[in-house]
Amino acid sequence: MTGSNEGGDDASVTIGLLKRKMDEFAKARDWEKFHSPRNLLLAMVGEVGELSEIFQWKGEVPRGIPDWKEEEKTHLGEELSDVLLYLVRLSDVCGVDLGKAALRKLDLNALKYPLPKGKGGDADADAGGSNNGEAE
Ligand SMILES: Nc1ccn([C@H]2C[C@H](O)[C@@H](COP(=O)(O)OP(=O)(O)OP(=O)(O)O)O2)c(=O)n1
Repeated sequence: MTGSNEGGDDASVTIGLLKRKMDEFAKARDWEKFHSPRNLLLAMVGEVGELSEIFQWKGEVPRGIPDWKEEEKTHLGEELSDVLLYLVRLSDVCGVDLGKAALRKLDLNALKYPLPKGKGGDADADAGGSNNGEAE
């Protein structure tokens, strides 16, 4: 693919950049009226369905998906991106700072699932702290 969006990597592509680009995309097409929270949620769920179809009937797939063809990996990247872009846009139109919310949620997760004994977490000082990552 060629165009103005080449060359990004995980470090340079921020949530803020994706948010701005989705906003420009919608404004340029006068599509803001369609980008309501409910429409965006449904669009995102639709894309999650398309993402699921890629894995449907394949059985368990090893990490790194070594046996997939290049075009299958490209398709996977497209569907993952659709989900991400709608999620970023949904957060934006709901006035949620997604980066901030995600960092806060990571902190909450770490409190809920303390490190097991011997891994350097507070659980080392707390004999009953480890649950091996199982939800309670
Ligand atoms: N009203 C819309 C329609 C599309 N998009 C953007 C966000 C998604 O990244 C992508 C989704 O486009 P399509 O609905 O055409 O879905 P696909 O790209 O998955 O195409 P298809 O469903 O034909 O596989 O385009 C958007 O922001 N707002």
